[in-house]
Amino acid sequence: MEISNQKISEDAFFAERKEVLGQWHTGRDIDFDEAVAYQKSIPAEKRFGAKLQKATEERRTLIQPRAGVALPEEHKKLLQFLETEGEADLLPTTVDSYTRLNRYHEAETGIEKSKETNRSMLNGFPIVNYGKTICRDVTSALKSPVQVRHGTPDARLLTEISIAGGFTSYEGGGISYNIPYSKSHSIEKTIAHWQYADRLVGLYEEAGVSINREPFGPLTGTLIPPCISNSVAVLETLLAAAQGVKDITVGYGQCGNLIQDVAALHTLNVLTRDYLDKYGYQDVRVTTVFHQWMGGFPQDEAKAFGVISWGAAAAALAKATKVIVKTPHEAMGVPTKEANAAGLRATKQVTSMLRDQDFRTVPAVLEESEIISTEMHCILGKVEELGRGDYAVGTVAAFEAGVLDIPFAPSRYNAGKAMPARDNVGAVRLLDMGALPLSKDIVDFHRRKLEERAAFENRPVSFQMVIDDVYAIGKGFLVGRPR
Ligand SMILES: CC[C@H]1O[C@@H](n2cnc3c(N)ncnc32)[C@H](O)[C@@H]1O
Repeated sequence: MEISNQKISEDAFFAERKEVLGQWHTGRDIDFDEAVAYQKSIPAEKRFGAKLQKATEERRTLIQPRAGVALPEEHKKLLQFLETEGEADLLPTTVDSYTRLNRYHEAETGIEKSKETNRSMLNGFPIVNYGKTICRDVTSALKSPVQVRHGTPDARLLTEISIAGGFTSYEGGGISYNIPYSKSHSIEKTIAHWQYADRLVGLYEEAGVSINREPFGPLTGTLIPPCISNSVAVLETLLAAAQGVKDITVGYGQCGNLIQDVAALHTLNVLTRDYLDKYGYQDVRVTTVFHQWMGGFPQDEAKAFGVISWGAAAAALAKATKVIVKTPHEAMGVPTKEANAAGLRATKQVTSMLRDQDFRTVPAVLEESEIISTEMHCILGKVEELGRGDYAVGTVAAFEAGVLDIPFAPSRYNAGKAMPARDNVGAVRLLDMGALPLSKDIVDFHRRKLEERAAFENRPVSFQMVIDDVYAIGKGFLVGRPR
């Protein structure tokens, strides 16, 4: 299939829309003009992008959980609990795994089983099966803005129903919701699907309704070097802006070394702005999201709070616009509302205490920022070259060449050659570059940092370091030291 980073024409979009809205019966009562009018009835204080902008002006880091259960009344009560008892500034609706794979028949079964057992038999809220009316009933019952969070390679219908259902922010992208989430969705296909989603957002923007878009920053959430996740975020931002998206939150998943985490989020913010301006998108607003540790968590709840608080501190010191909060039940599965609220309050305590501290200009952070910025320019420059200026074409070619390569991703379209490991202070470095187009200086820097660790641990630089690092946090450490 031919893809390009061109804005989809209205004719082509509305022709495709007929097929999209026919994918499930709830698509049939989606009417664009009616949905625009409904979105316009949502007051500013409930609009996601507006609250993010206000936070930027007030130099606050907002807190947001993930949350989603099968039945509407329970989901509504859960979200109300999280904004009152949890003091959440922003709310989610995490979508269930069946919906993410367009398996709506199985989501239907999950809804029926949840009604029979009065327990949530789905790991999220099945937006497509419920349709716009039930979604509006949920979103209108809350005080805070609500965002749809999921992991859907083909999210076209989900986007339609989410926006018509009163959600004012939408997470995901054609790379970040494919490579880390699926084995065999082609990149061309998911980029095209997400161009549809972003074109729909662009049409709402053109009709006077702003919808915030958030590429999924953490990717596989396992030792992802900042230059890789940041480059993907910039690419998804450029692809979204080309379709008319005007409000974007770029994200990064905590790696654990404070200097590197602050530098990574700051560099992401700066370079996203630079690349948007370079291509004439000065009117696109940029905010940032820091994801608390996305890897394995300790079972012990007190230790889990330690990990949560460390993520809250890094987010606050990086001056992130918002932080996505984990819960003390992370190691067990879907959290109770009480555990979810506790993670939020612990986070709020730390972000409030650290509100007046800014680590972005700490000399060591500036040095690390320089390195990440250089790495990102190497990668993004190669993507541009491979696509001969077209970032959609370049992205597909970059994955084929291993120029974009996401560690531990299940997708068969991902080279899986780039291999990370922590250096002696826990910063994520590259043990194996794969085909990442990094300069010799950068390659030597990574090698040097890993040799420092090898000398300290009196063992050679090896894949065993990667294995030890993957299991370290669950065992209470950052660097996976040899036993
Ligand atoms: C991106 C994956 C993460 O999303 C979180 N998550 C997924 N589903 C739910 C859910 N239904 N409620 C709360 N948190 C959830 C959980 O932290 C998981 O590790």
